[in-house]
Amino acid sequence: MDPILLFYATFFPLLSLAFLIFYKKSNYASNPNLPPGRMGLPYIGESIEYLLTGRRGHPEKFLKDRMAKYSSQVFKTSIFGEPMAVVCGAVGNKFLFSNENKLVTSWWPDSVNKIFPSSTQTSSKEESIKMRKMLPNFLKPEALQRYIGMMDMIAQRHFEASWEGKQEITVFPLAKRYTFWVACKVFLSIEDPVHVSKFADPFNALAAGIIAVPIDLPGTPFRRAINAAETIRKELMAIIKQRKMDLAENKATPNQDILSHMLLATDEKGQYLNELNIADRILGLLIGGHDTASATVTFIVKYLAELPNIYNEVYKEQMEIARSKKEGEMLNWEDIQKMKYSWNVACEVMRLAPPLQGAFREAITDFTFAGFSIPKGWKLHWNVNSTHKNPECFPEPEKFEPARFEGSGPAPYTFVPFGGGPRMCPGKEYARLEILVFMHNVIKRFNWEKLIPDEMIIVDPLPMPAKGLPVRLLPH
Ligand code: HEM
Repeated sequence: MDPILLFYATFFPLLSLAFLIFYKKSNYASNPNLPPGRMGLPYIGESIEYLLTGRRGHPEKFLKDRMAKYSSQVFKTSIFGEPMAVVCGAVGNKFLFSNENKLVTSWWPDSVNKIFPSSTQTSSKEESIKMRKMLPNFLKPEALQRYIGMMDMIAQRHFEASWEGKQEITVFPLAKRYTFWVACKVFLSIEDPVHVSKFADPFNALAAGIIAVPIDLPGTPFRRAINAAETIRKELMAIIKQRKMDLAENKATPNQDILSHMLLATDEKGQYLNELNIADRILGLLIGGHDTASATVTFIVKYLAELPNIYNEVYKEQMEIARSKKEGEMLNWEDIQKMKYSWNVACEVMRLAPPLQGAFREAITDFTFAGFSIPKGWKLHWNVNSTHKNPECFPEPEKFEPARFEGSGPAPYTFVPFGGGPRMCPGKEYARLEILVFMHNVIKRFNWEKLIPDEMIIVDPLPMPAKGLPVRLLPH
């Protein structure tokens, strides 16, 4: 054997083994009561298994295997280069959601932090906290009611432009176009489709780089995402400056969109919010709200194609609302309240195909959970599938059953597509409105059938049908 080859063949496995033993020892020696589990290879940990099971269409497999092997309450792993405790079940969800800023705080992988440098870097920390506290005010149901007609108007224009007159369409890219158009209108009063699609380009680069390998070199998806975020931030700052002038000259109105609302809002000391913070928050909302809601409406179309009985019930509910409207009258808050069955269907879709798999926290102090030690600095992960697909929380979990959401609905902390506690998704109500407006508009116009009967679902990082869900449209 070539001596150099021999050197590499023996040296590398030995070095890796030594590193692995040292790594494991140092972890266990300092704290023997860590949760059961496997830390995987140094640095890489179990990231590959975590990401690959999703690509193979089984995002819950990583979790299920380890819950069965180690513990149904908590297990340890290492993902994104960090030691991590994965807390499971309703008890785990409740524990993390109720200990925000007491035992844990929000944490995102490095790639996310680098693309979205927190507001602490662009403005003061206090400003950022102030904005986070005020965000729910801009997105609460009372504030959003006035935007339902706007969402309906955009939905109608979207269906006229992209669905009507076509025999076959691919749902996912169109769903993205719809949610982005709605966001541009409701947040920024941008409604011209040409402007909207120009603005959408950097968002596509951004989405492609968020969970990419964080290598910041020219030409990498990660670098492209950083540049895209910078481009969008600049454009948002220009929009904000122009809006301030328009408001001062009464060319814009205080209630016309969320941007005006934010610019005119004051804190308890009567101070206005910082412009950079507003730009960052709008960027966060555009990102947070865009792909999640489009994944949901795509899966609604998928399940309605597969389940004609459910389709018929949604159709009945929506047509009753449609028939009660005068010619040209837009949807309003009362109509949304009548869409109870449709929302149960949307919830069942989010239970089975949750847009986000969960989120992360960091331990801000040493503590114990389920009898195991979680050291300060460790990361924690809660994952929707530990309850959504658990027969103890949802009997026959694979069955599509909207009735689960009737009455008082699922047990607390079991249905968590939006998270829970103080960090629960602030866009939940906004998402509910745009999803229901979409359901109303699509079912009023069409029936449909899938063109690929067994299209695979991938999770990258959001779930989506591998080919984007092509369907044949069948007008009523
Ligand atoms: C079906 C649609 C959606 C789902 C399933 C969803 C789910 C989630 C989840 C699971 C989190 C993380 C919570 C945690 O850290 O524990 C989150 C955070 C967030 N979401 Fe949503 N979301 C959706 C739509 C939206 C929309 C439409 C917006 C904006 C209008 C939005 C804005 C945000 C923001 C800004 C955060 C970060 C909050 C923070 O860090 O405090 N989301 N969302």
